[in-house]
Amino acid sequence: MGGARRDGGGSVRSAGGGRPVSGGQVGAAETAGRGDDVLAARTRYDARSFAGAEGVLATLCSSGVLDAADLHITRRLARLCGEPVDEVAQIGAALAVRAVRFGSTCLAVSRVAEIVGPFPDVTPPALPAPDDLVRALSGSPLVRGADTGPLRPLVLASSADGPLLYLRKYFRQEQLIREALDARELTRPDVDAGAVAAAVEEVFGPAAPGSVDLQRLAAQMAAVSWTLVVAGGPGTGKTYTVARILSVLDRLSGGSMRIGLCAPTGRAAAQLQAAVSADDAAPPSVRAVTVHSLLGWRPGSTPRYGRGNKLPYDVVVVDETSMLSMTAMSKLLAAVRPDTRVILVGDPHQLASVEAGAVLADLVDREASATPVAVPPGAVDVHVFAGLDDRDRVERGVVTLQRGHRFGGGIAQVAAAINRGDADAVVALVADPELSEVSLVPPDELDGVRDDVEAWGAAMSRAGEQGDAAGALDALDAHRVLCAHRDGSWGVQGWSRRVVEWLAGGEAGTWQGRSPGAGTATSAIPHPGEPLLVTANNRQTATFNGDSGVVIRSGDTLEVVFRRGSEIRRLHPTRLADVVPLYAMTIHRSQGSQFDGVTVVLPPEGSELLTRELLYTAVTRARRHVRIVGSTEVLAAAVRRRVQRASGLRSPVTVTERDQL
Ligand SMILES: Nc1ncnc2c1ncn2[C@@H]1O[C@H](COP(=O)(O)OP(=O)(O)OP(=O)(O)O)[C@@H](O)[C@H]1O
Repeated sequence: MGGARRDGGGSVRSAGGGRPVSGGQVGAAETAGRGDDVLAARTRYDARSFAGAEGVLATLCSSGVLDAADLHITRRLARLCGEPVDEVAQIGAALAVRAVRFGSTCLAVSRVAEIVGPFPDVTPPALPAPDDLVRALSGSPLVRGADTGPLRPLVLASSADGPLLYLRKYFRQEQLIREALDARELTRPDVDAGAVAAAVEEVFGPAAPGSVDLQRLAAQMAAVSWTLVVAGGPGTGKTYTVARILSVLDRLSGGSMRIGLCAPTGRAAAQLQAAVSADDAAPPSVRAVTVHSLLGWRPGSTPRYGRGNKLPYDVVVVDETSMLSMTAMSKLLAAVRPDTRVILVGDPHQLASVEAGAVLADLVDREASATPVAVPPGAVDVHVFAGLDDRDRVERGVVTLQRGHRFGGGIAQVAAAINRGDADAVVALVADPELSEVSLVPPDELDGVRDDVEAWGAAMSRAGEQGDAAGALDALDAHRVLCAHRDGSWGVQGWSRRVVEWLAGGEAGTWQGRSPGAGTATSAIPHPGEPLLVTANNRQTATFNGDSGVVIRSGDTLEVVFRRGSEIRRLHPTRLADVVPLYAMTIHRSQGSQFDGVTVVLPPEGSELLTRELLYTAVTRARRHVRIVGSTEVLAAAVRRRVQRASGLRSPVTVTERDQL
């Protein structure tokens, strides 16, 4: 608790987290649902670790801007330098460590004031001005190196966003990504434009005159680009498009293409596998694995594939790229051959990786360092290409799918307003009686939510008792309560209790609600109709963290059933070690899932955790209907609060010659 832990990539993250702040270059996701007891323990721990901090550093520590890990690492770096490091440079270093802890890859020095903005205890001039920080850091042994040794743990770079301060490891990773992408943009695959047009026509059929088919355009661009980003919201057909892209590329290769298909998590990989297997357009026998498996990368070790041992694929597809950390992206790009096509798929507006980096969002917004090589005429539909608003972006290999194929127009309208940060529009839309798909419910008017929950429980109970696996799974996905927090009465804990009470008193009156305490493994015997959430990956049972299933009767025993694509899997409850009863779940955990109806529970007061990205992710989990429980003020504040992770990937950065890597 409260200390630092090293993840598989060796990055430094605080397990306890500091006080979460959002807006500017900070992120709040890491602190999801920590209880007061955890925070109290952290405070005690930090108080010991902060001993000896003086001046501004002490203020930043005691006010919660910095935590023990930030200070500890800064002191270590300063000690390793072997020369005295002045206080201002130490503050810069500590803020750079903190930036990584909150998901940024660097500290945007010109925006340091935003960090302390939400901390009332830190009054100006507690923090040095950006110019003073840059001056102190440039002359510091942390950046320029000490006379006694080669260690230079920090990198100070210039960018369009002003000076950026990096821990060297993250600068290296970012630089590797930048250089790899730049190099891949210098040429295009040597393909015959006529063959591309013919393969696209075979897969997509003849182009409808005058229509703008972005899925088709994505396939054309995949044929003529080494790197392609396929971005889009839920249900815009990203997976559908990937299956067709693979089919087009396979035709161009004469059927001999080697495909590496991967996703950041076990669950996302399993879902991708199911989706691709179910799509006749995709080449058969493609296997989706995690990015770690693809690279042969075990925790704490060096990946098997890398700079000196390239992956043996002609095309590598990464799904759910928004969840990919910068470390993983840098390892992946180091491992692909220059003549391997890389296709990155995902929704840049969703929550980013829990580790540092928001690589997909950065790549969508990235400015090219050079003019892109012209797209071969004849390979793309010229009238479509010419009429694009974002033609420059498409030329750089970023195609954003727009048309939703899954949910109703109302949800799409609200999601778009959330993405624009237009709080007034969101508030107006949820209050509009004409727009029935999304509504705002005051926290003391929960009758409608209760009706939904009771219908949900009753349908699961009925199907579970009857041993109807498909019916139970349909009922399970008919509704889901999603909370921003894990703990507290407005979190998963409190709402799980509330849901069990409702179920016990409603039509499902015989509900044998077991303790739904979040994070506690089930101890009692499950009952038919009980919804369960898997909390850890298990290769043997092919169940993954975030999967949900239902208990059903099967003769005189019980089974837990899960759905993966069109397949239903059945497991005896004793085979599932890491499951908890599922009555509500965090929005973070719901990523990658879809439900017919969703109830999104906002905390009663503005929570730093509640950001635009979190709200967007929650709302877009629903196919048909969303109820947001909370006040107008909290909703509007959430739309305005943005997690902007600082990074140097969006525009070119320059460093002193000595720092070129
Ligand atoms: N051009 C199309 N014509 C017909 N159906 C389509 C088309 N594009 C997508 N679909 C269908 O729309 C649904 C959603 O598509 P898909 O799953 O590919 O979206 P997605 O963007 O990958 O969604 P998510 O991000 O939620 O996984 C699927 O049933 C898919 O078959």
